[in-house]
Formats: sequence, C-alpha cells, structure tokens
Amino acid sequence: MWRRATPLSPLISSFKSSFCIQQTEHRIFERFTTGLPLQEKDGISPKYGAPFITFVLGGPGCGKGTQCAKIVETFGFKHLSAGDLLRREIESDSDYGSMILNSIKEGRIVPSEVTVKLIQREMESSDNKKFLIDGFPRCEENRRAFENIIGAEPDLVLFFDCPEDEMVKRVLNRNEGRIDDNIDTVKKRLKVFQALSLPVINYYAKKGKLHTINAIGSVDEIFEQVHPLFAVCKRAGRRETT
Ligand SMILES: Nc1ncnc2c1ncn2[C@@H]1O[C@H](COP(=O)(O)OP(=O)(O)OP(=O)(O)O)[C@@H](O)[C@H]1O
Ligand SMILES: Nc1ccn([C@@H]2O[C@H](COP(=O)(O)O)[C@@H](O)[C@H]2O)c(=O)n1
Repeated sequence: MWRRATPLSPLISSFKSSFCIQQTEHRIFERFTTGLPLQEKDGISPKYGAPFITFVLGGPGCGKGTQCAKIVETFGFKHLSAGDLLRREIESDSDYGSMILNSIKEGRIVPSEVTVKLIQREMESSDNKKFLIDGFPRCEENRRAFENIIGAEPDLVLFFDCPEDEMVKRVLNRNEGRIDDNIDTVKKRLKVFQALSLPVINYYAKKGKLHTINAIGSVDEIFEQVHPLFAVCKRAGRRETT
C-alpha cells in the first residue's frame, strides 16, 4: 500500500517543451534517484506516495497490450489495462455491469469515475509502484478524473501511431472473442478515438510528455523504439520487479 506524501515533480514543468529522449531520461532519472521534494501544481491535490506512471495510448488494435506485455517482462511494470478492468467488472456482480457492457458494445467511453475507481483500486492494492496504464485516458474527462481522484499526472505518455486500415485489420484478426471486435464497433471506436482521444494525445504533446512510436513493423521492431524510454529506469539503479 502506498500513499502520495509529496506532489508532482517540478522537473516535469521545467522540461515541458522537451520531446527528445535525452531530456525525458534526465527527468525520469531525477525522479527515480533524488526523490526531490515535489510541489503541488495545476490544482492537483496528490493523495498517494509518488508512483511512476506511464499512460499507453493509441487507437483500437494498434498494439498497446502487446507492447505492454513486453514492457512488463523487461522492466517489471504493473500493467493496468482500462479495457480489461472494465471487462472484468462486467463478469463480477457489479451494479455497473450492464452499463459497461452496453458502452463497450457501442464503442462508447464509460463514465470516467467508474474507470478511475477501478484503476485506483488496482493501484492501491499493488506493491509495485511502476504502472503502465493502458487505454487510458481516452478523453479529457478521463484525464481530469484521474488527476482529481488519483492526484497524479503521468511521468511518461506513449502513443502508438498506426494507420486506420492496419488497426482495423489487427482488430478483426484478433480472434479473442471480444464483443467489440467487429467492423461496426471498430468504426465507432475509431470515430471516438479521433474525436475524443486525439485531443488528449495533443495535450500531452504540448506538455512535452508524449513519445510517439511508429506502430508499423514487427512486435520486436516496435519494442526497439519503446525500450530506450524505459532503459533509464535500469540505469537509475531501480529494481526491475518491485
Ligand atoms: N506489430 C504488430 N504487427 C501485427 N500484428 C500485431 C502487432 N502488434 C500486435 N498485433 C496484433 O494485433 C492485435 C491487436 O493488438 P493488441 O491487442 O496489442 O492491441 P491494443 O492496442 O491493445 O488493442 P485494444 O485497444 O483494442 O485493446 C492482436 O491480435 C495482436 O496480436
Ligand atoms: N478508458 C477507457 C478504456 C476503455 N473503455 C471501454 O472499453 C472498450 C475497450 O477498450 P480497449 O482499451 O480494451 O480497447 C472501449 O471501446 C470502451 O468502450 C472506456 O470506456 N474507457
């Protein structure tokens, strides 16, 4: 169980305009090694001990989950897929089950408070403080709810950039029996992605936190772009599997 004793790193704002790996490495290195006294900013009231948070964004089927599995294996992060948490909630006895099911069928975004509470529950019960939050935030409302409820911002944001026709192909070939892996729902999810998720991606680009990964290529080729962003965690001398 962890509690945020101190707010967000002032270094985050000092490197706002940075888009390159070296600057991000510097910021992350500082976060991992110094445990600097962090300052409250942007009206956020941090509630927990400072975890290391990575948001993993991209359209449906771009390969987020596949790359998250490799990051977990290599760097020992805790993977929280917002979609998986919502699907698990449907299977439980939750009051929200049918609402979530209908939203997923229609490719709509579930009310943020529901999703953030599921993420919060997982974060609070995890001994691992390095989180990969996959498929979240999907819209501005998601982003704000996370900041308000969790009281934290991401340290890193990954965006897997993939052409629509490739995303459609990957979703339709996925074969995992997902209720939303059909052409009608995929079209709706792509519209939601364009209208609501891209603005969040742009928001993080402006803050200098976004790392765009070209999601075309083999799984290993894509991971070659991802790896350097996390390798700094190793160099900072942290254990890979906490
Ligand atoms: N680089 C790749 N090339 C070809 N297929 C891939 C690649 N990466 C992942 N896939 C396949 O594409 C499908 C979608 O991948 P994945 O489930 O990782 O995407 P996702 O972004 O997590 O999707 P969603 O947001 O819909 O949950 C899977 O069947 C996966 O095996
Ligand atoms: N932040 C989120 C994430 C997901 N959803 C809903 O789940 C569906 C599947 O999500 P995947 O990440 O597994 O593709 C998605 O289409 C949404 O209906 C959500 O509401 N909010």
